[in-house]
Amino acid sequence: MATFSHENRGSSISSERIKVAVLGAGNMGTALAHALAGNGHEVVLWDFFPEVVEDIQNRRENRRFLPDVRLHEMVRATMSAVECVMGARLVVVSVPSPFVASTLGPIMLGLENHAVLLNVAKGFAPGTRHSLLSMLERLAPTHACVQMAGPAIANEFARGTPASVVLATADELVARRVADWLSGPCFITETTTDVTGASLGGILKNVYAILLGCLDVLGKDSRNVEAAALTASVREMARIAEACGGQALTLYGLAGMGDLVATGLSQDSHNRKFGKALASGKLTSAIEAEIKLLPEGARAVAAVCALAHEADVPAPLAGWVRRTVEGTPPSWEGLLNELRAATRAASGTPPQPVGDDFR
Ligand SMILES: NC(=O)C1=CN([C@@H]2O[C@H](COP(=O)(O)OP(=O)(O)OC[C@H]3O[C@@H](n4cnc5c(N)ncnc54)[C@H](O)[C@@H]3O)[C@@H](O)[C@H]2O)C=CC1
Ligand SMILES: O=C(CO)COP(=O)(O)O
Repeated sequence: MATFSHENRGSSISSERIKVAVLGAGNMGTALAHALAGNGHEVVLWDFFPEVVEDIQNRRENRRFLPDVRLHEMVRATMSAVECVMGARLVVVSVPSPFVASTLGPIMLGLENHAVLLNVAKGFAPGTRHSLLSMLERLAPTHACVQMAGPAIANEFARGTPASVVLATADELVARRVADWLSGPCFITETTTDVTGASLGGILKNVYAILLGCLDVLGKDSRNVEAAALTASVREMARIAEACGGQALTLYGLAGMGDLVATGLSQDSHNRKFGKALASGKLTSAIEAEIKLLPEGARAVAAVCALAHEADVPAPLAGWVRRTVEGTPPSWEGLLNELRAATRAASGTPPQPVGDDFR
């Protein structure tokens, strides 16, 4: 059984200065680049959209994905992904899950031999029920791959309030090295070897953040119901993760509960905003036409329900989110019914691991 370890590194900045490549100058990638440059690292950002790269280079700002933040002078942007990763000790993968494979494919030969890959995207490998980290490991078999989990709303830590994040990988020493590079004013770090639990925490919380967004619109401004929904969501998450071979403790920590609190309650969260739009009467297709890219939770919910079903874990709340995403109009009474079912399920026997459906 893997062990779970904590290490609170306060705000001391890593003494080692490295070159960091960040693939994806979206909201998260840009904020991370800014934070890592603040730690003294040389950071090169790549983005799919040339106008985003130009904006960063010419104005020191990313008006599309992280407006109103003047980027650190040690952040440079490039349109060449190969140039971005050249000489980098740490390569941060920060594009949404559908683009991870197409972004990494062309740069594999340009990676430094000892480069560590840090995935911050929180989704399944597209079309599968496997983690993005396992996909990264297949794409880059000779490189150490690490998953970041935990509550890290980009708009917040980009402005200097710290985020507590979890670095998950089987090799504790690698996790500690990455934690050291990240530790500073913007990040408080923990490490864990429970890669399954941490990866699933990041995927699952998005689904339940959609529910909390719906609740914000459907609810009667009730903290009692909100607390009950949050708690029932975390229990459902823990049971699913445990059935897939993760540790419940991980889900009750930063990677699960912590991230659900931040995502489910933050006005900045893509998933919560999506839930609010659904509960306001919009269909998924209409929201997608507006925002172009659905949040990770909308893409993951069907696979989450399938995982739970196969593991024989009751997941009434995830089921409700799935039906809502698929077009059933969400209602307060319907949500309360599933909350009752989830509360009953939480007093049942804990599930047994079912094998390697998720890894
Ligand atoms: N925004 C946040 O606070 C956090 C986000 N994350 C995760 O980070 C990942 C990225 O999220 P955000 O930065 O928020 O997304 P975003 O919506 O702000 O940015 C979208 C990104 O996708 C890229 N993109 C769009 N089309 C593309 C294509 N065809 N090929 C390659 N790249 C393309 C864009 O260039 C941009 O970098 C997601 O998996 C999310 O769950 C994780 C922690 C916090
Ligand atoms: O993962 C996040 C914070 O930890 C951000 O979630 P959203 O994709 O909902 O914005």
